Amino acid sequence: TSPCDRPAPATAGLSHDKWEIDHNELMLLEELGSGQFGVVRRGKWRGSIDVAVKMMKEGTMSEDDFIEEAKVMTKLQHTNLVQLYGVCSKSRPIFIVTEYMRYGSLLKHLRRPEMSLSSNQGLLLDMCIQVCKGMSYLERHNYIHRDLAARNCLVGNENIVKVADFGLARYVLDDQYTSSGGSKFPIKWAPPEVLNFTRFSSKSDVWAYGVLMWEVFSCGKMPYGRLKNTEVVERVQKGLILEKPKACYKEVYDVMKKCWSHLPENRPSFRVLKDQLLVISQTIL
Ligand SMILES: CS(=O)(=O)c1ccc(C(=O)Nc2cccc(-c3cn4ccnc4c(Nc4ccc(C(=O)N5CCOCC5)cc4)n3)c2)cc1
Repeated sequence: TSPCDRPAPATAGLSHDKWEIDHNELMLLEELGSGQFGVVRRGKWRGSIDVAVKMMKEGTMSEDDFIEEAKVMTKLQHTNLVQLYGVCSKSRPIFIVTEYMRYGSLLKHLRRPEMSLSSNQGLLLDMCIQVCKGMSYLERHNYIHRDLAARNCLVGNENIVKVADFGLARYVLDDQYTSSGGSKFPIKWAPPEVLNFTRFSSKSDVWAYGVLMWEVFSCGKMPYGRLKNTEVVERVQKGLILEKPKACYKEVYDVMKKCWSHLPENRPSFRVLKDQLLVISQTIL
């Protein structure tokens, strides 16, 4: 079917190719925090739609490339992906406007005291399965995240978990973040082929997903504790992997270990992972 007779996407009334948002239709509210690109604020769009607005600090992003890519990103739609509504690119700083997730990052959510008390395996596994569903959708669309981690997932009502900022890492200008030797490079979530050749793929996302599962079942602990990045690189090259978190079923840890197969081709796809995790959640929980 031609794009014109497809029903317009359910992204808050956006028509097919309207990724440009008029910033006069945005009302900026409280600050939510700041990340790689600067400050993020909650906002209201067209008076009623809750949004999160990333305000791109000058010089932090390769803007023209991103604006081009935003047209593709707005078409990626799944219940476990934070929806990109559009961009305000006619003025500077650029705004990136997404759906709003009211409970913030999964990492912060995992670190709440009540989380470790309950450490309810069923809830923890359900959060992992939701992330896996979002990543399986990206895998199906040949879209690589490049920075999957609990800090880049967000929590909404009823323990909904969504993957955020997929593909955004490609537009970061800070080479402390982009080069594998840089201080901000996410070494602890990177497989050998990324550490050695920065060779990203859906299978490098699967490695990162294994580390995210470890974060979830460790209630937000830092992987490899206080080890320095150089020490982690050494261990990963030698095939040393993260140990089983205390509150984690052996079957779940077995899935994590498959995500950390040294060779990317030996790691399961997100589609296979999703089926395996669903079986575990239906049998042992
Ligand atoms: C490296 S990368 O992948 O390119 C990349 C990844 C992430 C980022 C980035 O800016 N992340 C980032 C930073 C801050 C907030 C966001 C951020 C983005 N969002 C998108 C949808 N919803 C949110 C949201 N919601 C929040 C955040 C915090 C709270 C919270 O706990 N509060 C209590 C204290 O008062 C305030 C509310 C509540 C909701 N926060 C995203 C930038 C770049």
